[in-house]
Amino acid sequence: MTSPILITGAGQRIGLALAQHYIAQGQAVIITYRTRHNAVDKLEQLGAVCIYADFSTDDGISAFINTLKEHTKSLRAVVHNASSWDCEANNPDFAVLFDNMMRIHAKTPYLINLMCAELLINYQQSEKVPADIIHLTDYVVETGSPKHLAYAASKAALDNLTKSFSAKYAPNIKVNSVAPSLIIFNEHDDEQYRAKTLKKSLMGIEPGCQEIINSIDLLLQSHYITGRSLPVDGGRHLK
Ligand SMILES: NC(=O)C1=CN([C@@H]2O[C@H](COP(=O)(O)OP(=O)(O)OC[C@H]3O[C@@H](n4cnc5c(N)ncnc54)[C@H](OP(=O)(O)O)[C@@H]3O)[C@@H](O)[C@H]2O)C=CC1
Ligand SMILES: Nc1nc2c(c(=O)[nH]1)N=C([C@H](O)[C@@H](O)CO)CN2
Repeated sequence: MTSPILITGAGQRIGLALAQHYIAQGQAVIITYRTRHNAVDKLEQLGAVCIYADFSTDDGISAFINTLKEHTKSLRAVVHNASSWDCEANNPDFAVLFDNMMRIHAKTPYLINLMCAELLINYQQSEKVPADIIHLTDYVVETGSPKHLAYAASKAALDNLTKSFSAKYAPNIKVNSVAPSLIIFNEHDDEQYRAKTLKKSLMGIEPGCQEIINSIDLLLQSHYITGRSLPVDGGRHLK
């Protein structure tokens, strides 16, 4: 098997679209899932290696890393996509929320990047081009978020890890962030929220997963971009 791309949290939405895109290109793919959505069965039928992973505990992170290493000795790229968009209004225990946000958005990528670097370096030494780590962060890294304080802080921590890991792993591995604002709504989003959110960017659209696919393809095709954050936000910063 050629060196696979690992995509975390790819049982639905953006991660699923990424997995489907790379499988369609003939690229080997390993995904993690927590909930066994029907889409995971379909990815497996298409040849993806689908590994159960619950990153809500340190043991769950370690168990995944050990299982990953049983499946492959090299990785073309790691896309840290798994995420929980949780907020203070839904969590009276702020300490638990903060720990959960930091664990999924910062600790999980941190540990996987440190414990799996050898797999990425094996790809680089074999192909003589850099491997890639890509962090899915968020536009709110720039601004903070009064309704998602712990979420925004944890994504800012992930953004900072991009800088640190790019310096640590260059030139063998490039490390970049993709920082989206609205890409796709959630099914439960009502019309009022959708209308309000669309007005937050200059482009005023729900762009869909292809925007993230295009951004990640750009970073994977580059041999030079590293330590950077690619904003995919429809000009929200100028509204
Ligand atoms: N959608 C958007 O408009 C935007 C997305 N982003 C970022 O882009 C990325 C993809 O977004 P989107 O597709 O909406 O993501 P989702 O909210 O759909 O979450 C992606 C996956 O993460 C998994 N996950 C959550 N918590 C854990 C955990 N503790 N252990 C293992 N897996 C977990 C979920 O698993 P399960 O299926 O079991 O719930 C889910 O399938 C995220 O990093 C997000 O923050 C940023 C800005 C806007
Ligand atoms: N894990 C997730 N993170 C985020 C989501 C999401 O659905 N899952 N959605 C957003 C919003 O689209 C926001 O960017 C615009 O209101 C942010 N992060």
